[in-house]
Amino acid sequence: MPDEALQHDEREREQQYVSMLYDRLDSMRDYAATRLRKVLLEKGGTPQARSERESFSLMYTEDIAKYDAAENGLCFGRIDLDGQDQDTERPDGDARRYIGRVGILDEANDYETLLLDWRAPLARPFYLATPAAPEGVTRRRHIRTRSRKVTGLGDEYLDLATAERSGALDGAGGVAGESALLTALNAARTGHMNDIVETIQSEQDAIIRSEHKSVMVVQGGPGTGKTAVALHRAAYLLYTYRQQLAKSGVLIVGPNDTFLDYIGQVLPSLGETGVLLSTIGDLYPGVRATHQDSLECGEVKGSLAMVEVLKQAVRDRQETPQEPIRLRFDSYPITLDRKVVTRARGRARSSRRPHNLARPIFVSAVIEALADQHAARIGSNVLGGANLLSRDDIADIRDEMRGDPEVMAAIDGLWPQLTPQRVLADLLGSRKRLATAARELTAEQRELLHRIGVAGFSAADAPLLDELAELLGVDDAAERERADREWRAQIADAQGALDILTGSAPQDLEDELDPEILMAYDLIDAGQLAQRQDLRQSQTAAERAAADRTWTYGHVIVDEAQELSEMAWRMLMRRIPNRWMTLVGDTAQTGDPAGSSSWQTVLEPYVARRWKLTELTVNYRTPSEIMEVAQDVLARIDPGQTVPRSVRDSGTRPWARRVPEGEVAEQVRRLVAAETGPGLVAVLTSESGVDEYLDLVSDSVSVLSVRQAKGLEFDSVLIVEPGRIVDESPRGMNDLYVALTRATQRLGVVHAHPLPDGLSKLSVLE
Ligand SMILES: Nc1ncnc2c1ncn2[C@@H]1O[C@H](COP(=O)(O)OP(=O)(O)OP(=O)(O)O)[C@@H](O)[C@H]1O
Repeated sequence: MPDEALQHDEREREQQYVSMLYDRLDSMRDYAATRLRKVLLEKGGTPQARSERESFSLMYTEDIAKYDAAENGLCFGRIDLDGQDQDTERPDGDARRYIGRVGILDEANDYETLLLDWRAPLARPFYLATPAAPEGVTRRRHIRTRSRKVTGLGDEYLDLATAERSGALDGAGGVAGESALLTALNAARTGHMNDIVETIQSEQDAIIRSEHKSVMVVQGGPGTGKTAVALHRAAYLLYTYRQQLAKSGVLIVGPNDTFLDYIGQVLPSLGETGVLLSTIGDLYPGVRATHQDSLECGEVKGSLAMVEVLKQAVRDRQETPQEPIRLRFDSYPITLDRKVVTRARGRARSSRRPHNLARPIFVSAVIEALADQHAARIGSNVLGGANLLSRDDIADIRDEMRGDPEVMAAIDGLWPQLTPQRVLADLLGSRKRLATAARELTAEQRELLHRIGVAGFSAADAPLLDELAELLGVDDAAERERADREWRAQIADAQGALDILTGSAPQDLEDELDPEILMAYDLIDAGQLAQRQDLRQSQTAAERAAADRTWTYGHVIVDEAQELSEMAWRMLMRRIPNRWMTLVGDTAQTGDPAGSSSWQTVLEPYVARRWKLTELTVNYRTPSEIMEVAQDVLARIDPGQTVPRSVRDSGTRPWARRVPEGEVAEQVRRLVAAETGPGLVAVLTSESGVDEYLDLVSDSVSVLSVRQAKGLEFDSVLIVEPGRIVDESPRGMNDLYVALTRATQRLGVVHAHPLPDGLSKLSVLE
């Protein structure tokens, strides 16, 4: 049979299998939808029944989302195995496994696997097998589909005998796999990141499935798939450690909202909902970053020196009066003087509790001193000099003083109950407070911190608020009392349910006591039952975590981790005491002056040297012609580093065009208008240049500063006045490096001012 006919038959066979998988997917979706409808229609019942319904409805909703997300490219691969490692033995003697976006089992046939979830251990050879280490795989097949139709097959033979048998010895090996990758890489960009489950490469797979249980740093140049790997690792971990992570959740931190939006679609398509995506600026619950600091101000706020500044700012709120405070209590004068307050403050401070939690100690000590003062006075006035007041009398006086608004207002003024927001706003808004709290900073740094007429907070403030929350402590007595009350009510409900259960048992069973019911009663006491209900809340772990500052996650992933300041690291580490983290980044791309250029320096205080470095070395985004230019810029950032190897060439040289000063804007407009192909265009400028081009923004054109473009990619990139980008920041060369490496196809530079160093390899256009 001619080759084409063979191909056609083979494709037909795969089509039948793929259609069967889609039928199963439809049934799974229908089943979940029917169950969900039923659950939603049910009403009333015990609190336990309600809570069970909520968790079922969440489960079915998640299932439906997972099946919907698997619709495109449900099954994308197949591996054929040699005789020793047979999994799905076929009548024709082959053993094969199909790989896809979700797992599908054959319920009618002993739960045999019809489709393997890409994260399952048995799917791993699909990503790892090479001719040198075939792992039992004889053939790897990429199955391309569109709208449930098989549109193409790509075979890679990993052993000679199978290749020969299939009549494919003409160099097909290796090429098909690569072509699946190249097809993915050459596709026009859509503005949202796609998953890479079909073409994960082996160095990436090793990171995604790494069993390392402490901090793992993934260092890699631009376009090496760090973000992709981080997201797939989140999906893999949630799949493999579902029990553990579904409760605690996974936190993914990204550099800005545009970026989170860009990657936000990838996770649902990987089928995961237990993940919270956040920027550092939004990690402090209840506060969103609405204000942007200058780079210099952000640098001061991000530095470790702020720990002492904030400690001092809180101490400064624990005041002693300059002059004695004269009050009246029960129509007698009492005096709150420096000595009383200093002693009370000493007692409260030596408790080493956070400010708000030490406050009751301060209050008690002051009240004690004032009550003694008052007792002595009424003792001498009313009782003729003899101190005849009993302990109970003095206790009564203390209680009354605690209820006296004048006394309590005076105490509040000296040791107020404080929120982080208030302390920070007061500190940043007052030169006087800054002068005392930030003595260790220079006058220039203090001036950078000082703000006038600014409401709201910046991204760099979030770690400061978090630090303050630690220093202040939350006086949650009222909240605890409320939770206690709820807990008791839940126990009462649960007890009621158990009473009905045991009360009905003897009647139902007449004289015969069912040992199972007795066991249920023995094993589940009301407390445990209530606790179980408590866990079945309708919110996902991610939703609950987002609202809770003290939440500790099961795993934390940080993208563009090089950008985090020292203060941001402190905030993040509080959320992950087990230190199971994946940090991806590139120290050559650090743009924030508060960011870091050394992983060891960042991690030393938290895990000493107990962290693992892994590297990604292949660039899947940027063509080699652009990376040649970027190499020269990288050499100026760090002469010891080389750019990652590009997986493809574009055939087009990046260029620069110099125009007179007044013509830059017009030139940019003309070039953007000339971009007619599919895909995305980005105009990248200095921070101050963005406004000039905002009118160009459309579905396919973005206008961004380099900071905003971090982590993103576009088919075509136009950099405007790179000299300005470099001059604008102390890490300007890093910013230029980031800007150069955003394009998947074409790069051009328009400028009136001289080009910065390192761009001599650009072709000069007249
Ligand atoms: N194995 C792969 N198969 C297909 N596409 C891939 C693969 N690995 C990476 N890519 C693609 O390469 C591009 C760059 O990946 P990604 O954004 O994750 O890189 P990065 O290392 O985070 O880059 P940067 O540091 O510049 O932000 C993306 O379009 C991604 O989908």
